[in-house]
Amino acid sequence: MINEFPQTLTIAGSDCGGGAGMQADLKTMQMRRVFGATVIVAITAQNTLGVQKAYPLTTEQINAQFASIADDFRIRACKTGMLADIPTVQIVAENLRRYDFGPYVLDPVMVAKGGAKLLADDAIAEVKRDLIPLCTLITPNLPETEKLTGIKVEQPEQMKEAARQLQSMGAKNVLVKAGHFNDPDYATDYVLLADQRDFWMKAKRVHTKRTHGTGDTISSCIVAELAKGKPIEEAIKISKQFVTASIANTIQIGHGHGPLNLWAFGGEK
Ligand SMILES: Nc1ncnc2c1ncn2[C@@H]1O[C@H](COP(=O)(O)OP(=O)(O)O)[C@@H](O)[C@H]1O
Ligand SMILES: Cc1ncc(COP(=O)(O)OP(=O)(O)O)c(N)n1
Repeated sequence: MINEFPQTLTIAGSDCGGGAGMQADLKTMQMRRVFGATVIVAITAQNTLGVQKAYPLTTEQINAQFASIADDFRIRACKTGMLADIPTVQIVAENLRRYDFGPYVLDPVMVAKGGAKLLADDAIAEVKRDLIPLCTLITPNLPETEKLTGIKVEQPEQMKEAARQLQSMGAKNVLVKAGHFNDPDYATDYVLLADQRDFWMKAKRVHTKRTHGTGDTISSCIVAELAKGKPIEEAIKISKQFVTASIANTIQIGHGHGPLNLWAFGGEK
């Protein structure tokens, strides 16, 4: 039904501290004026100082959530975030093949800023084999790009090379994020679209340690824009502006890598 309010889905881990994971996704979706639903695949006990505990949910618990969402909602776009381990990646892939949730943004979350592993090393092969071919857009940061492609990224040219490789692995569109890039002045992401057009997105680097949830924020904003019918290029560009404003206008929460200010950019624009 064309007039239905845009509905989105995040398939992710819970961050009880509210700065990353499904909490960051839902808050971003709310700011971008779409309805957000969740399939929670793991519960983490974490705060701005790090991840203290992580508990994956069972495949039965994950399946039940997918069925409830699919039975009642018309999801127009979805994303995955933290996927914990091999059984979780497999059950999520199975459900993404079973149900049509529209364009799928794969944020291949591997390690939290504090260093905690959010994806088991042996699950990376599963992400490559089962999830990359399903996704509309993949949004790796630099360490994730290196793990997925085996390419050491130290120069902008290697971001391009890695993006091409991710496309050859089955990702339709690629956004290589540069938060971890060794440039003191700018955070310049690279985008390679399905039709082979490409572009750089340059923003002033903000010198702050309050960057908890940056990856979740940009990927869930893209999901929200896609659900509203924006073309992928526009969805990505709006989301870069959204995350940049959220990093630049800090709020003081916690004692470590604090969360972003998701009010900074404003809502629907
Ligand atoms: N200090 C910063 N200043 C400005 N933009 C940043 C900063 N850190 C990250 N970004 C931007 O935030 C987005 C998320 O990137 P990144 O931090 O690399 O992801 P992740 O959280 O997955 O590690 C990207 O658009 C990146 O360029
Ligand atoms: C439950 C959960 N999911 C994802 C992350 C990582 O989020 P990200 O946006 O990459 O931000 P950082 O943690 O790297 O700051 C997480 N921490 N927890």
